[in-house]
Amino acid sequence: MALNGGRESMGSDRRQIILTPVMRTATGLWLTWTIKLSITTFTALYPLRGSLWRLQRFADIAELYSLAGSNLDVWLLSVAHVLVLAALLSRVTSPYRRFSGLVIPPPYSKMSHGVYWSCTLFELLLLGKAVVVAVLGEEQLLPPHPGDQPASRGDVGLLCMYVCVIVALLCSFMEGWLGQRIITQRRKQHEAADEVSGGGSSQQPLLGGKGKVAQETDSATIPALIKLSAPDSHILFLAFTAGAAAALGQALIPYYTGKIIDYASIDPEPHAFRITTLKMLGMALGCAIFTGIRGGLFTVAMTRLNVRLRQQLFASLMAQDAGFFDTTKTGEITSRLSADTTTVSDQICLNLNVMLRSATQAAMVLAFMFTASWRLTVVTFVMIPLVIAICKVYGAFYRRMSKKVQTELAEANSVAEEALSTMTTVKAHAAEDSTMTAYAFKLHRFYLLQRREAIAYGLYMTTNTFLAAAVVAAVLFYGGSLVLKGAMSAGSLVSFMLFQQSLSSAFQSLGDVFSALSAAVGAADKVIELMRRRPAVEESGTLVPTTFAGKVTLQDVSFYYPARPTLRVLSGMSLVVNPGEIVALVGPSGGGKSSIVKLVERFYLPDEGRVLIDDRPVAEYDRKWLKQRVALVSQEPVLYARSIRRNILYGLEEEDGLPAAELPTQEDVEQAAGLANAHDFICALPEGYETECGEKGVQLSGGQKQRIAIARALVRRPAILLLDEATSALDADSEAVVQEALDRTMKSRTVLVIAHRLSTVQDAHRIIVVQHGQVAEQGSHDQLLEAGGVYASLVRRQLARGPSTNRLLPSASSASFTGGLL
Ligand SMILES: Nc1ncnc2c1ncn2[C@@H]1O[C@H](COP(=O)(O)OP(=O)(O)OP(=O)(O)O)[C@@H](O)[C@H]1O
Repeated sequence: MALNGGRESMGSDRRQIILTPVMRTATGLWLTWTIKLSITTFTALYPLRGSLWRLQRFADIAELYSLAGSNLDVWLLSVAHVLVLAALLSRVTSPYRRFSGLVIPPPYSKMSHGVYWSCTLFELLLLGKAVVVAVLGEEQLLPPHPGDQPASRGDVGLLCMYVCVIVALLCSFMEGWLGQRIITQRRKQHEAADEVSGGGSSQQPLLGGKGKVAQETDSATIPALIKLSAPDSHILFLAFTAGAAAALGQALIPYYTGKIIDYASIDPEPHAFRITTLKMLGMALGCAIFTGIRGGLFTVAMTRLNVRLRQQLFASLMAQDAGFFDTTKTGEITSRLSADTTTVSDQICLNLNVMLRSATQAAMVLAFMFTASWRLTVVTFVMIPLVIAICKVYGAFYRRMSKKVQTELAEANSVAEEALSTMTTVKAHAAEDSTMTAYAFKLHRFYLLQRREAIAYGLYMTTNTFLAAAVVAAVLFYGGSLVLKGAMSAGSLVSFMLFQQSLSSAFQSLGDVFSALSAAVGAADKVIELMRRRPAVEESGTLVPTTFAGKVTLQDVSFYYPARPTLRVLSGMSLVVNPGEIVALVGPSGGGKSSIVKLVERFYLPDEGRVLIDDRPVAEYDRKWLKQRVALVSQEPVLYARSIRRNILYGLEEEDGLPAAELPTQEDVEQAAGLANAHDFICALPEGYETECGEKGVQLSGGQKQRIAIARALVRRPAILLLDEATSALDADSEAVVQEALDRTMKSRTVLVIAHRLSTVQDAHRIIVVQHGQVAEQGSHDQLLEAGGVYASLVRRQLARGPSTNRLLPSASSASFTGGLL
């Protein structure tokens, strides 16, 4: 019963997740589609408005369609509308119906896809017709009946039709975009729903708790970028204003040029000539000043956005869980942080700058063009839908490619970084050649992708350039005929051509901006996705108790690492470490000892069971507060390139947000170093506590590093100390010194110690043997030897290995066991 209820609620949750945003987009899609249909219908019927009353008999309709030539468009439009109707029906019956189900089909069936493209084609033809009619100035729809006036739409009618067709086309593009958005949304939400429910056929129901990554759709990138730029809106506003002013000036300069030529030659007026020249000079100066202001402000905005992007991305990375870093390569992350953030901020600001300039220039020039000859302007626009369509297709392709290129580059970077950061290992294994081959292979893949991108760019440029020339030829042809008919002066045609050139250069740079912006948005997709990733281990709670005893409890804990979801590392593990108790975790390698420590540290969340500290779940504690009371010393201490003092104080400095009263003093640092057997060697160094440790602490020995790490743990005065093989990487002498420090520090705290060398833990209050993710046995050293189980065989094996472990010889009470061992 309960199971069924659970399933139902999971199903409805899943449906909820799939439906909500998709339905919103689908409503937009339908609205757009309805507007388009109404407008297209109106546009198709408009030419027939004076003739429809005549279509009273079937024969009249037949007569209307029987006229080839001039009524071809009516034919085409009729077919288009039948198809539109079919599309309407197919859409009513398929996608909407299926939005409500869990099965996610593609948004359009094959048939409705065909219908969609046919309609778009006919809409383009309709546009062509509108332009031809605009050029000819009149239209003959039906053979004139005796006494009929020839049907003509007139200028207003033509303009109305032209506007309608443009709106219909915009609706088409909008529709295509929304359709694509639905596909993306549904795919991503379906994936998210799968993660929430543990995935359809998943064998690991426990993974559900880890699927908390917020998947953002690509379409969320632009709003996210706008939001990120919002704090700079005042700078951007000023830059835009300066840019608009500069563009206005630039558009006026050709106007003044024409005037000056008029005043100097065709219609000489010396005074007006001088004044206009001065005006033009003033305009040029103003234009230059505004251009400078615009450029400077955009650069400032660009840098501010870059800094903000990096900070927010870094903050998001800092908040990620350990599982994220297990599965993501460092090179990839640093590539996002450096190359991608720079691409995003630089490209976006730079291209916004160019886009603003070109768009303003285009708008101004268009206004002049319409004033000069609106018919010629309409002809110029014949090809615009085609150019837009090419841009759209190319933009989508380019964006996909640029995302792949970024990924490939990040992978190449991570190969290089992995090798460079482990150079000694590479050299020790003479693996230079294979490393270079791996790097070359990644670079080759990057090159292949770039080559494809270059070919696409070449094709795009060819088409774009040809279209620009074709528009010029069409205008010259039509303008020339107008001049031949005496309907336009040669001078007006020349000035119109100059405007057109200016317009085409504006459109050209808009096209370039478009592709560059596509690349930037491709890079931004990844940055934003990373910035919005919600860690599986969420921020901590707020519990700050006044007393803290230091009890550690694991209750029936089962755990899988996110990077290896098929391997159960801990299964039903339960243990209690009482306050002040020293408990050693021992056992065969891979048994799960370090994983227990990682769960107590809350690097990961258990899939089942609970991890408690002082009988409260770890998640309830304030993270910073807890990290001052639970300290970890691991096998390989990590020191940073800063002074020894600052390394000991790591995480306890003013910048870490601690109240001044809680900041450790120099005395605390020295006391902790003393306890850790580090004070003497630190004082012997020329600069004492201010000695630099070097990158990753390279300037210190392994034993020294480990003692500083112990001091770092002790300066927190932790109630719980976690020691994960703290001495295993050291030589015998260092080990002895560090072990002595550890023995001293273990007193009066709860200690969970993992050790391979059993001699170091035989005095522990309790020894727990962990095997296959479970407690195999527990007790004191002597008790476990007596029991003769896993621990006894581990001891036997270590004794067999050498004399350094003969401290392990059992006490008098286990004399019989000694015989067995020797
Ligand atoms: N970050 C990780 N991602 C995936 N699997 C991991 C990760 N860390 C450890 N494991 C796997 O989990 C299992 C338990 O590892 P754990 O480090 O807890 O064992 P251990 O008992 O501490 O071993 P050792 O004594 O060798 O340190 C091993 O099989 C290991 O391969």
